[in-house]
Formats: sequence, C-alpha cells, structure tokens
Amino acid sequence: MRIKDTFEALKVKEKKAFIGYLTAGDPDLNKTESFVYALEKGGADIIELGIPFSDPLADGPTIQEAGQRALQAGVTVDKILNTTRRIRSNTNVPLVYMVYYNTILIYGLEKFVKCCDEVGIDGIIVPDLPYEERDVLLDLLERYGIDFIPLIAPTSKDRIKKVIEGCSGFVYCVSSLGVTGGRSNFYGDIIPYLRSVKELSDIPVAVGFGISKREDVEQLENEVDGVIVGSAIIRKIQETDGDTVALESYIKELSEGA
Ligand SMILES: O=P(O)(O)OC[C@@H](O)[C@@H](O)c1c[nH]c2ccccc12
Repeated sequence: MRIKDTFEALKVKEKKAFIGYLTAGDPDLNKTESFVYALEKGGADIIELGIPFSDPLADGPTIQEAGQRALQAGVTVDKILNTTRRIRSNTNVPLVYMVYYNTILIYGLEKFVKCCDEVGIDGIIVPDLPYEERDVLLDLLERYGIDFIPLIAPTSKDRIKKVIEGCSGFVYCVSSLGVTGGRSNFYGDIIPYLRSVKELSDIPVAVGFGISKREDVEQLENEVDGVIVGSAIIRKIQETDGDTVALESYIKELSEGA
C-alpha cells in the first residue's frame, strides 16, 4: 500500500505528490537506477518507470527517443525487473510501471503481474489497454496487491466514473489531448475538468502531460493531489549528460520551487 500511504502522509502535511517519470534503460539500466535515487532525493514522492516498447502510441518525440535508446541498448522486461528489484532493496519510494499492453501479453499476463509483485512494483499504468479487456488484468492485479492506475482524458466525460471503478492508487488525468511531451497550452477547460474528476473519484487524482515548469506545477496542483512530469525530466537528463546532482536540484526546483 505504498502509494496509498504516500498520498495519506502528504495530505496530513498539506502537500501534493510530485511524480517523476523515467524511461527504464535510457541510456542504460545502471543510469536509470541512479536517476531513481536522484529523483527521490530531489523530492519525488512516486516514481514512474516506462518500459520501452517499439510502437509507443501514447508517447511524444522525447519519450519515443528515450525508448529507442533503451531498446538499442538491449533493455528487456527481465532486465528491467532485475534492476527494479535492486532499486527496491535500497528505497521504499512507490514505483509504478508504465507499460504497453502488448508487452504484458507477450510476457504473459499472470507471469508479468507476479514478477511485478516479486520485485516490489506498486502500481501499473497501461495506456493501450481497451476498457473492454481490462477485467482479466484488474483481477490479477488485485490478487497480487498491485494498483491499477487508470488514465482519464478530457474527452472521457460520461465514462469517468466507470473507468475509475475498481482502480486504486491514483487516477492519472491527462492534461491535454494527444501524446506526452512539453506543450505550453493545456486543454482549455482544464480546471473544471480536473474538478469534475476529483468529485467523482474516491482515490487521489494526479495530472500529467505537458507539465515542464514550476509555474505549470503551481497552476495545476491546487486542483488535484499530485502532478506528473516526464519529458521535461528526460530532456534535463539529456542536457546535463546524465548528471545526477543537476537532476536532483532540477527535481527540487520543480517540486518545491526555487
Ligand atoms: O512527458 P510528459 O508530457 O511530462 O507526460 C508524462 C508522461 O511522459 C508519463 O507519465 C508517460 C510516459 N509515457 C506515457 C504513456 C501514457 C501515459 C503517460 C505516459
């Protein structure tokens, strides 16, 4: 229950969760491990690890390229699981996999969920899972005590309640239509949209997609329980050539303000 406990502890302190995303294996898994620790030290409350996939339909250019670098470096699900196990032996920070359904199907549904449990994964996000097919996966995750984190889009409207039902951990609200990556304009009615999701959800709500500056974090975090940043972190890692000290202070700046 690491995710639930984290949100509860933050709530007591009247703080919002900062969730940082990394593509596992970019540029290699040892680096990913050191980035996880840097994110945690910088103030990330939850860390999302993306399992690279050859056809990443929800990802914008930054995360697509990160995934390609990881795949080129020979990253596999088994290697990511091993690294996760090592990370888990060193930290209690909640860890979430962002994983395409195809990857899970190829690996084997139950085998994947069982392995996630064994290495200490707390939740999973599956961007391409059709609603109609999710029951099998949800049952397995529940059996192994792993949270299924649903994705809600500004266009979900009438389906929001239905999509959230049976999920745990937190709800992932996508800030705008399209793919991941930094853009400066969120969905026009973002505030009412976030409020409507908050109202319908009895688990915490976080918002992500296109958040790249401290101002974005400040603009959105009042409405929800957490914010998620991905592409901007990957870009910072690229710019600083993987310097973990620079990464840590960047996360500090984003999560707390300079
Ligand atoms: O990169 P951004 O715009 O900061 O958005 C977070 C996002 O990258 C991360 O959560 C993520 C990476 N790949 C995804 C696929 C679907 C949903 C979410 C994701």
